[in-house]
Amino acid sequence: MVSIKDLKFRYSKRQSPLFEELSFELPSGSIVGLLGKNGAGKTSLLKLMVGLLKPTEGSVRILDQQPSARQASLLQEIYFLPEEFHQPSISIRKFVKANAGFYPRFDKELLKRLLADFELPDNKQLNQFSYGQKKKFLIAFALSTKCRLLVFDEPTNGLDIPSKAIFRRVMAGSLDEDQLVIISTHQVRDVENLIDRVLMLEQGKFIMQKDLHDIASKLQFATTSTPHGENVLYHEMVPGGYKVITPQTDGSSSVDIELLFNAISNGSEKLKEYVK
Ligand SMILES: Nc1ncnc2c1ncn2[C@@H]1O[C@H](COP(=O)(O)OP(=O)(O)OP(=O)(O)O)[C@@H](O)[C@H]1O
Repeated sequence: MVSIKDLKFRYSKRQSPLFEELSFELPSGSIVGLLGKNGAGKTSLLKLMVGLLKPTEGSVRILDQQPSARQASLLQEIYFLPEEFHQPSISIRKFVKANAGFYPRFDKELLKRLLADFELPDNKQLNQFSYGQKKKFLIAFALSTKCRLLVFDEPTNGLDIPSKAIFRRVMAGSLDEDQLVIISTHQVRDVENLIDRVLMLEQGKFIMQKDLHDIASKLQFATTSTPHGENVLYHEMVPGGYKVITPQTDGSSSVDIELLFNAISNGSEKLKEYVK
């Protein structure tokens, strides 16, 4: 579905490249979490995938087409929810009437359900919504497009606690096997138990790209009273004890993505062989 080969990208000739020889593939049927520190290149990579930026060298192909060519046949299969957006002063009904036609499989019934799930008022203009309400509307609209590729930049920013839980639920329940969702986020707790593959970007390179079940089969995440022990690969002090990562022994734990992110970005040598 996504195939990126030897991607090189720079914003201007005066700047050094943000990406150089970046190659990866993502199949459909998964929800991918794109993680990285501020400035790592997450938004730029998303924009390259949806065709809002053009590679300097190398190729970006989505469904075997080049997104920067902006062909309608591909754009109808891609929905990008940016971190910052503008909402027009029109009602939901008018917005849907104006935009749903771009997406051949747009599911109005699904939209109705999602708007109810997110408890969005239907009697207001979109520009009168709060930031969180606008975001929830766009998430609901994006899912209803049924696009093959959904790309969300920080989708849970601005969502209240109940809405984050609804977000996880509707994401898990509204997708088809032929869709791929890429979520760039700093709010890793919001996507825990939702994503099935994690990509960690640092200075334009992936420092990890792995399926979560693969990580869970190799590593165990726990809270203990001591950071010591010959098995401990990484530890972090938390109130009341330590969070530790150890090699998997009983197959029981789920992945603590935040702890793993900290461990990898702190360059934990001991972990490297488990996540390469
Ligand atoms: N329009 C632009 N022109 C020049 N440089 C840019 C532009 N947009 C982003 N950059 C630079 O590219 C690098 C990556 O930015 P990007 O927004 O992709 O990172 P990010 O991982 O999404 O960061 P954050 O987590 O803070 O949103 C940064 O050094 C940034 O300054």
